[in-house]
Formats: sequence, C-alpha cells, structure tokens
Amino acid sequence: MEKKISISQIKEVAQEAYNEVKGSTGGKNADYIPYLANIDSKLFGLSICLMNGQTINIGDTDYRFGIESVSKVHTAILILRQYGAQKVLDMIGADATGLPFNSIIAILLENDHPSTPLVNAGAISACSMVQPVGNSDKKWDAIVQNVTELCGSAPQLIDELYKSETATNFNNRSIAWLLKNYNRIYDDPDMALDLYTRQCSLGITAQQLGIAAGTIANNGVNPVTKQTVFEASLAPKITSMISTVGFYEHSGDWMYTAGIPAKSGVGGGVMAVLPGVMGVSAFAPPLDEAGNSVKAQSAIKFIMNKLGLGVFNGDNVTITE
Ligand SMILES: NC(=O)CC[C@H](N)C(=O)O
Repeated sequence: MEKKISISQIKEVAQEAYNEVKGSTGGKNADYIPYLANIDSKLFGLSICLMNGQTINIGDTDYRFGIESVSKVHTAILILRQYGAQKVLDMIGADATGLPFNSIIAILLENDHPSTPLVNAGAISACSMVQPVGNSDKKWDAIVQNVTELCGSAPQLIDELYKSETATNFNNRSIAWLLKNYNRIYDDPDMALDLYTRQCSLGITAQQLGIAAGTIANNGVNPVTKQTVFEASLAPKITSMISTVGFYEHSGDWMYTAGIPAKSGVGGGVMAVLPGVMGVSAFAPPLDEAGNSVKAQSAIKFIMNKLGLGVFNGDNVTITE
C-alpha cells in the first residue's frame, strides 16, 4: 500500500518517543569493560537521518560514546566492499547464532564457522580479512576511512576505552585463537584481535550513527555527503545480516515487535535501518541482559509502531515535506 508520512509527523513522534522513554530506569551499564561502567547512565540521544540528508536530533546526540559492536556493521560493509557478497558468505557466513555476542559454543555448533561478521567471532575474522592483509597500520586506516565515509565525518579513538578493553579481553583472545585453529583467521590472529578491539573503542555520536544507518537505508549513498560509499547491491546483504543477529539472542523478538533491522553495542548505541526511508540511531548506556540498550530499544520501537512503519509491512512509504 501507498503510505505518506510528513517530516513534521516524524519530528513529533521522535520527540514523543524521547519524552516517553527519557525517565525509564531499566537496565545497567556494561561493567565487564571498566571504562563503560563509569559513563553517565542518564545520557540519552535520538537521531534520525532521512534520505534527503535532513537529520532530526534530540537529546545527547553530540556525545561521543564507544561504538563497540555497532562497528561490526561498518567493518562487515568494508569486507563486502573489498571481497564481494559471495566471498564474505564463504569465508565467514551470514547465519544467526541465537547465542550471546561473545559465544564460543556458537563457533563449535556452527561447524567451525564464525556464523556472521556481526558477532565477536565473525567480527574478529572480518578484521583479519581487511585489506591490505599483513599491514596493521594500513588495515586500521581502511577501517577508519570506511567508518568516516559511512558517517560522513570521522570517529575518534577513545584511548582510555581501548586500553581498558585490551586489558580485559581474555574471552576474545580465546575466540581469535580458536578461529585460527579452524582456519577462519585470514591474517595474524593477534593483529586481527587488536584491530577489532580498537574499532570497538572508536568514539562516535548518535548523529554519526544515524547517518551511517541512513547510508545503508539509501543503498550505499550517504544522504548527507551524497558520496557513494558502497554498491547498492550490497545494501540488502548488510540489512539482512543486521536483522538476523543485530540484537543477538533477542533478534527475533526485536524484529517481531519493532520491525526494523537494528544493531546494538555495549556502549549503549543502536543503529537501525529502514530501507529507502530512514536511518535511526539511539544512545543510552543502560543495557538489558543481552547487551542491548534498554532506552534505545524502547525509543526506536515507539517510533516504528506509532508511525506504522516496518520492513514487513509491505508499504511503499513516501516522506513528504
Ligand atoms: N556487544 C558488544 O558491543 C561487545 C563489544 C565488546 N568490544 C566485546 O568484544 O565484548
């Protein structure tokens, strides 16, 4: 069906979502990474990027927080750009794990396969694939450049977070070496792990993440800078990956209730993609038990439900002035 929504309607509903959710007290900051435990848990930002490049920003949308696992989406896009869709499927996979993001059992259950670039195992494997293989500095430049193009502006490394995470990432070290054992690490394992840890420590704003989500929704063209960041044919590949595993073991419940593919990070950020319509991002540190921001989920769900939007609705949505 044809569905028309005005920009002022979107602004109104976004403000309503923000007001509704702002006072909620559910969840708690991630504390297995010491830096994250100390972030002000009252911070809350909501940002929407429309396909005409207009952004709607409410609350703490300029605060730089740790991107954490949302960076898995960016680097999955980078290897899709460098290798193409088939090779990424062959070398990592695109399956849901139904298990926590840092699961080791998931690697064993999937017959030695990392499953998807959007869980820790697949993301470390993805970092090992980033070209030029063998050159850590150049790989890092490629990762940052790709994030910059997707967001339309540069992220900034939060050094304290990087140190905090490096000092405590024992589980991820096991994952990297287990994958090496199964020939699923395509460069030096310690280098791949370090690049993964560093990309998780990039500081990003909700506005930047909203624009990155908008770039995916806009088939690879950044709606703000108008740059073609990746080929349009890759957009449904990345969106399908986000929808199957973006909220880990809660991904099914999320798609059922909110109807929008979204990816979370333990820094409190979420980026959500409604293809052809908008990118949405929300940031608030307190998390549920699967590591997904409680307020970000509530706000994005509120917007989708109130506007009657969702990838499964079958509507042809037009945004009017
Ligand atoms: N879900 C997440 O955001 C996890 C990212 C974090 N860097 C980790 O590896 O544990």
